[in-house]
Amino acid sequence: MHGLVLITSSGEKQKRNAEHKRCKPCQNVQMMRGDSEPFEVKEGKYGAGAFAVRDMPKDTYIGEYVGELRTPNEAFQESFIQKYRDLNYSFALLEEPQAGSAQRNSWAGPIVDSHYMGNATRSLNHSSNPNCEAMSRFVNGEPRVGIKTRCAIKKGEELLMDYGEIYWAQNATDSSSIKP
Ligand SMILES: C[S@@+](CC[C@H](N)C(=O)[O-])C[C@H]1O[C@@H](n2cnc3c(N)ncnc32)[C@H](O)[C@@H]1O
Repeated sequence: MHGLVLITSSGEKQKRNAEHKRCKPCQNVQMMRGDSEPFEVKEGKYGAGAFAVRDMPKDTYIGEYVGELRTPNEAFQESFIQKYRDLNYSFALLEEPQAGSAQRNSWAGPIVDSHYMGNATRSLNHSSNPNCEAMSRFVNGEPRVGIKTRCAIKKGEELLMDYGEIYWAQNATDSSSIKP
C-alpha cells in the first residue's frame, strides 16, 4: 500500500501537548473552526500544485487535509486505482517503532483519502526539502490532519510537503515517480 505518510511518536505527542498549552491560537481550534489560508491551485511541475498567494510566516495553519476515512484494507484496494492513474491522495497515519525495536513503521489508524472527496490541500506536491508539514490531531476523538508552514514562505512559492519514505518506496516502479 502506498500513501502520504505522517509519523506520530511519543516525542511528537509531548511536543503536541506542549503546543496545546501554548495555544496561540490552538491548532485544534483552528481545525474545529475550519480555518484556512488562501492559496492558488495551478499547473506545476507535477500536475496540479498549490502556490502561496501572499507571504506567510512559519507555523501558519494552511487548512485541513480532508477526505474519506478508510481502513488500511480499504485503502489497499483503492491503491490499485490510484496507482493506475498515477495519482495517490491517501494520507496514512503511521506510528514510529519503539526505540531499539527492529520493527519498521506500521499503519496506526485510518487513512485519509482525498481522491474523491477532498479539498485543495490535496494539491500539495512532494519535496524532500519541504516548506510545509502535516500534523495529526485528535479533535473531539476524531483523527484529523492539518497542514502548516514549517518556514516563512513568499508569495508565489509552491507549497510542498514530504510524503515520506514509504510513499516513494512503493511507487519506485513508476517511471513518473521521481523523488526530487
Ligand atoms: C496528493 S497528489 C498532489 C497533487 C497532484 N499533483 C495533482 O495533480 O492532483 C500526489 C500525486 O502528485 C504527483 N507528485 C507529487 N509530488 C511529486 C514529485 N515530487 N514527483 C513526482 N510526482 C509527484 C504524483 O502523481 C502523486 O501521486
